[in-house]
Amino acid sequence: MFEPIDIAVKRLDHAGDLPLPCYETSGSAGMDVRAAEALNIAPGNRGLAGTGFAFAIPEGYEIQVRPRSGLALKNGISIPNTPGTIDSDYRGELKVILINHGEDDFIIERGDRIAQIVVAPVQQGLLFEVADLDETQRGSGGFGSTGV
Ligand SMILES: O=c1ccn([C@H]2C[C@H](O)[C@@H](COP(=O)(O)OP(=O)(O)OP(=O)(O)O)O2)c(=O)[nH]1
Ligand SMILES: [Mg+2]
Repeated sequence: MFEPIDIAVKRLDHAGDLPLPCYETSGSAGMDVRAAEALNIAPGNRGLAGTGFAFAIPEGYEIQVRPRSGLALKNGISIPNTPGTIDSDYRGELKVILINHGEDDFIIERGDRIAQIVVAPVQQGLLFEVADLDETQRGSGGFGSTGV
């Protein structure tokens, strides 16, 4: 049974006009997040946009920050570190790094939806060092080793 998890969110910006990030449709994978301040990103440049919110993600989960396809298609806007990783122990403002691959200045107004955040389970690994690894069919083949 599909059960959303509770995530505490703190409003850092007290003007009160920024809506909480939310799912735009009932089946959306990501909640859209908005810029808390205006920003202008020239072609070829990057910018850091605050969202005005901080989260306490439960242990065992992360938030991934992903681009919006509409902005990518219409304006050439992407996220260079996609998916951005928001750690469960991070209590600072969720910020979005944007890159303008388009031909025009990208003008962001406060309240514009700039990215989407996806809540995902995450497993930590426990490393144990060994002298030899088990053999597999692939071995060390990669980077196109199986052909096109
Ligand atoms: O798009 C992003 C990526 C990261 N963060 C915040 C939350 C995350 O938990 C923290 C650290 O991110 P990351 O581990 O990707 O960056 P780092 O360069 O390794 O920094 P640090 O040394 O602080 O871990 O920065 C954001 O707000 N937005
Ligand atoms: Mg890190």
